[in-house]
Amino acid sequence: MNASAHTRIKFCGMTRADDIALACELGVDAIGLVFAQRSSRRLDIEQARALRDVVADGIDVVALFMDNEAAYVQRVIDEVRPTLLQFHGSEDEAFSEAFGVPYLKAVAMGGDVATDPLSRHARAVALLLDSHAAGGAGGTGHRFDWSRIPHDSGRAFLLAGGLHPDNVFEAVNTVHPWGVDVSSGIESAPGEKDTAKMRRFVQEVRRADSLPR
Ligand SMILES: O=C(O)c1ccccc1N[C@@H]1O[C@H](COP(=O)(O)O)[C@@H](O)[C@H]1O
Repeated sequence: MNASAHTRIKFCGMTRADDIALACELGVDAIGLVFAQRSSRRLDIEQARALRDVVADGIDVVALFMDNEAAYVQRVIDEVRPTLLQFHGSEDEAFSEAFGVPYLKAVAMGGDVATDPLSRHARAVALLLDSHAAGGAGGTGHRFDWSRIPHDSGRAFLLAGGLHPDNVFEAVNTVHPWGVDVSSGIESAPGEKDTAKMRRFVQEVRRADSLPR
């Protein structure tokens, strides 16, 4: 008999302490704090430090960047102490690895997709497949065509883009990702997470995990 799956869950774009406390209670694996310039969920370092202190031990704190300057990334590392970095822009492998902190790399699955989208950033902990086109930002609430995900790449990936409580069961059951990442699908307004949606999202992932594979 197969041991039941554990799909990792990352709640991204967290801006409120109460939302983070509930996410930890619900047993998510990672909390995302956004430092991308163009995001409505962007935090300054002081806000992020305060929120970081709410995250329970053992849950990853992910600092999300999108073409931020190296000096700024380093400041966030020093002051916020993320356990993972997430690069959502045009950061190359040399840039992403230079900080010595494990990282996730976003891959654009909207627009023209490279023939082998999962082949780069071999040392990333996982790739994050999101629905934006190359050069675009994430957190859009749109999903991409999951049939574009190459089979048998051997890479761990997080599925992102347009996930919400009503489609995440189907997503996990169809794609079998290493993890799922959600921002707008559990919100009532940008950055403001919705208690009921957070709860139901986790329940639906665990329901999919309980099915035989
Ligand atoms: O969340 C943002 O504001 C953001 C800004 C810039 C780059 C990435 C961003 N978020 C990431 O996008 C995915 C998908 O978001 P959604 O669930 O479709 O709203 C999200 O999980 C973040 O990792």
